[in-house]
Amino acid sequence: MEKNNKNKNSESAEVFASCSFSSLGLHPTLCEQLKERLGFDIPTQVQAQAIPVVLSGRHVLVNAATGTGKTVAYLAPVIHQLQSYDERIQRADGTFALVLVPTHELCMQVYEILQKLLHRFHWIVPGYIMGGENRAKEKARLRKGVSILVATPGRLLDHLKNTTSFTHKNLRWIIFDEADRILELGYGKDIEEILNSLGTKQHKSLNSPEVQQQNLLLSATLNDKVNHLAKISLENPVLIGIDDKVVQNMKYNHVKLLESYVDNRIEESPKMLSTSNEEYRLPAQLVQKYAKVPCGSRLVVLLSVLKHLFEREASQKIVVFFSTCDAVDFHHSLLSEFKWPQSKTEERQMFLGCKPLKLHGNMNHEDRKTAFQTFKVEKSALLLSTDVCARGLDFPKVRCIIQYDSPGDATEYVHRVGRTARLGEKGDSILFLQPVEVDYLKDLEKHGVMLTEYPLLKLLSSFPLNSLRHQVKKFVTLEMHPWVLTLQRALESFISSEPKIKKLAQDAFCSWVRAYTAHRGELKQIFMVKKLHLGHVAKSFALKEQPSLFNKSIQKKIKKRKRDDKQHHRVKSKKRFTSTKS
Ligand SMILES: Nc1ncnc2c1ncn2[C@@H]1O[C@H](COP(=O)(O)OP(=O)(O)OP(=O)(O)O)[C@@H](O)[C@H]1O
Repeated sequence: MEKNNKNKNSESAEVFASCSFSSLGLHPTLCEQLKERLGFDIPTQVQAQAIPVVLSGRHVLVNAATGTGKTVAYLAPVIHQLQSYDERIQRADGTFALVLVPTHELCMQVYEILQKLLHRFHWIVPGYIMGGENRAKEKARLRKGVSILVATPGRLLDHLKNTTSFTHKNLRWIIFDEADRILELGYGKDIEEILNSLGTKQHKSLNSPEVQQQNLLLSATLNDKVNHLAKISLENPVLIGIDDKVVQNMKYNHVKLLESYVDNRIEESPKMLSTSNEEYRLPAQLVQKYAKVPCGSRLVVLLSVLKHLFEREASQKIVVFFSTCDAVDFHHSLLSEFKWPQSKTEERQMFLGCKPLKLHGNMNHEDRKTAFQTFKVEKSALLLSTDVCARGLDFPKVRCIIQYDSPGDATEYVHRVGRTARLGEKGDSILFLQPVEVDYLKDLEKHGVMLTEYPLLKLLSSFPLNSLRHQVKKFVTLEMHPWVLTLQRALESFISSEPKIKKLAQDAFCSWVRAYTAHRGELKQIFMVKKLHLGHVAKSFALKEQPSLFNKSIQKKIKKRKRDDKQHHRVKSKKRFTSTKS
């Protein structure tokens, strides 16, 4: 117990600073709002570092672990400055601060925090614009005037081009939250257009003519995707969140480059941030595991892990990440309807004691909003999602993250697991890998991310097997475990009796294969299409037979990937042969 308290105290010490919000220079009313509306007594480390720098007017690049309080690190100083103008700002003055975010959900989240912080500063008006919302209503809001505007890039550009009443002549701050993700989603061109159209740098503020425009860029993972954006948007920035240890560790190129960057020599550095060896910062208390699962048993193991977690602790929140929207739809329907046990004598119940929620980009805007809000407030819930919820979303008390389908790269891994273990709280993560994919762990290690193996056999043997118990000793592999065989059979017979879910399974199968072929760069050598057994993949969607990949483009892609894999293999063997000879 004492040890637990000690651990908790040391985790809090790492997250929180030993100062107050008012000592950072924030207005007393704002400090009261932070406490009353958000329950924040003292600043986190990143807030303590960033707030004074943002108040000083410098451009800032913030790199801090997920869940360390970056949102308030930029919102609080901006609100402080706006409320301090001698002459109160008015709606007709238009937009002073612009927060750019990659997704709808993050847009809503930042807006909600803004609303709370602005409660006693009624003359500073918050607003948001994003894809999926009613354009006409947004136009009306912009016409009336929004002081701090949260926006997704596509919709912002749309209004910049088409809403003449959108006033931004007083714009003083541009903030890129989850900067690298904005670029990954392909908004690079939009951002350049936005920056051009807003006319950066030569800014004259309404109340204090000498004030320069100030831009802020934030993410838990900075890599070369941010390079260009930083170059075009930041001037002589202060860098926050690169610790001394990393700075001294000169073996990583990007640190040198970052230093030159801080020294305002951006133009001289051809490549400011390297991609391959960034060491990412993860919450220290996060327990990270991987589960090595043969392809055909993936579904059974996923369901078993979820059942185990919810039975161990009925009231908890879990997020499972999938690679495609179709996979989310299929697993959501399955988990909403699959009952257990299959025997006719026992009373059947839902397999999981918890109703699943789903969230992905193909859902309509309203359903997305509802799922997001519900998962936020529920005490016990399971969320099935694509990477749409990997970035920035702050769901309270998420206990475990399961990456059922591997993330694209280490950056995405870091953000996905970052939905748990926030602000010093406990959190677990489990990454599913097939035996042929375990080299992915080496890729994560390169970024300082270390995982240990999840004890799967122990877990599977903990389920009641009744008459089959005597067989447990005989099995040799996970696939032959009686629990796995029984549950797989039950799932397959359930799917074959439910045509609608079967169709979802078939669609999910095709999309999954397509997503597997889409791994890029070095990851292609880990997630090798030629090693996929499509019959086993079908089993992982509880399908007795492999659906035909009638989509020609998938077949073409698979063939091409197989050819590439072979060629790569040939080149490698040739190199090995030559180096053995020499
Ligand atoms: N000073 C504080 N005191 C208490 N709680 C705080 C404080 N600052 C932030 N929080 C809480 O910490 C959680 C994480 O904050 P936030 O979402 O801003 O983190 P983040 O660093 O932006 O994470 P991500 O990188 O995942 O986007 C939120 O629940 C927020 O309410």
